[in-house]
Amino acid sequence: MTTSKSMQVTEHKPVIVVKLGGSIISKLSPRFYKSIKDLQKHYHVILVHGGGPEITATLKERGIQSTFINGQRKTTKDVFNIAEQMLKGKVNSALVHRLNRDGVKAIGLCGYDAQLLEASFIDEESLGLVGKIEEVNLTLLHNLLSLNYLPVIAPLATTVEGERVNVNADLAAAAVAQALKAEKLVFVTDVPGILKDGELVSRVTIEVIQHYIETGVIYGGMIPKVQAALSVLNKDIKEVMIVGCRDSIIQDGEMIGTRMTEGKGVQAI
Ligand SMILES: Nc1ncnc2c1ncn2[C@@H]1O[C@H](COP(=O)(O)OP(=O)(O)O)[C@@H](O)[C@H]1O
Ligand SMILES: CC(=O)N[C@@H](CCC(=O)OP(=O)(O)O)C(=O)O
Repeated sequence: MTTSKSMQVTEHKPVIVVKLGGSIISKLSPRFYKSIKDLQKHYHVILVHGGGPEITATLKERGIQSTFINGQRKTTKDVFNIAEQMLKGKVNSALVHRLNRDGVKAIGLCGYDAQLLEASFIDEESLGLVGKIEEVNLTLLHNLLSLNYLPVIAPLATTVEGERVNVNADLAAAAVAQALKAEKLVFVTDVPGILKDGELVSRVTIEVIQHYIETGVIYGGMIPKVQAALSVLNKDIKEVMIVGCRDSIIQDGEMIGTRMTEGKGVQAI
């Protein structure tokens, strides 16, 4: 279970954690960034980003093999070096630069800055340098949020022994949201939400998600997203959303996509 180094509560605004998928980052419009700035009027906003496609493309260019096991990239030392270059060096700094251009006080971090994210190995033998977040440095995040900074977090972490590890960005976002007791966790990706028979499922409960995984409706990159949702929904977070917006994250006053909530019932609503 994720623990936290400080339980200090941030000032009045609730927290929203927005995870930007590597599949969508290059397609986001100026209006999207503007909407993140608007979101800051009502929420303390934290961005956690991926960069899977950038990592895969660079590994391919360099002729380095890359495989996934249950949605997690098997990470050798060579793979880690590319993941770090892409996540921290390229994607994180581009996002921070883009947000700062719009007047957002974005600050780029990865899990080893000020011991932000501490992880344990998931299974070193089969996955290599891949971690699961165990602890989040809340003091740092609370301090940044209280100064109106917007933390932009790359999903890299260190183990207690000081080893650097690669972390699935969906699961990193969920761990940060859970530790901060965020009001909302939102995954921005390249599909409008969870699709079933080509149609958007606008609302699902935990039971329905499990049924969708078992029956193969949900597969591939959608699996870590819904697993991340499942890992937080029974705790303090009441709602997780998957949205596919490239423009404003809020459309007509709300987020459009799949809303995942606790609760029972086999039918998607
Ligand atoms: N039921 C589903 N509905 C929508 N997308 C799904 C579903 N099952 C699997 N997917 C896949 O999940 C992908 C999103 O995950 P991923 O590619 O990892 O995105 P990101 O980079 O945003 O994390 C979609 O593009 C789609 O191919
Ligand atoms: C361990 C693991 O799988 N790490 C991911 C980190 C990036 C990521 O999750 O990016 P997306 O959100 O774009 O998929 C990877 O190496 O691809």
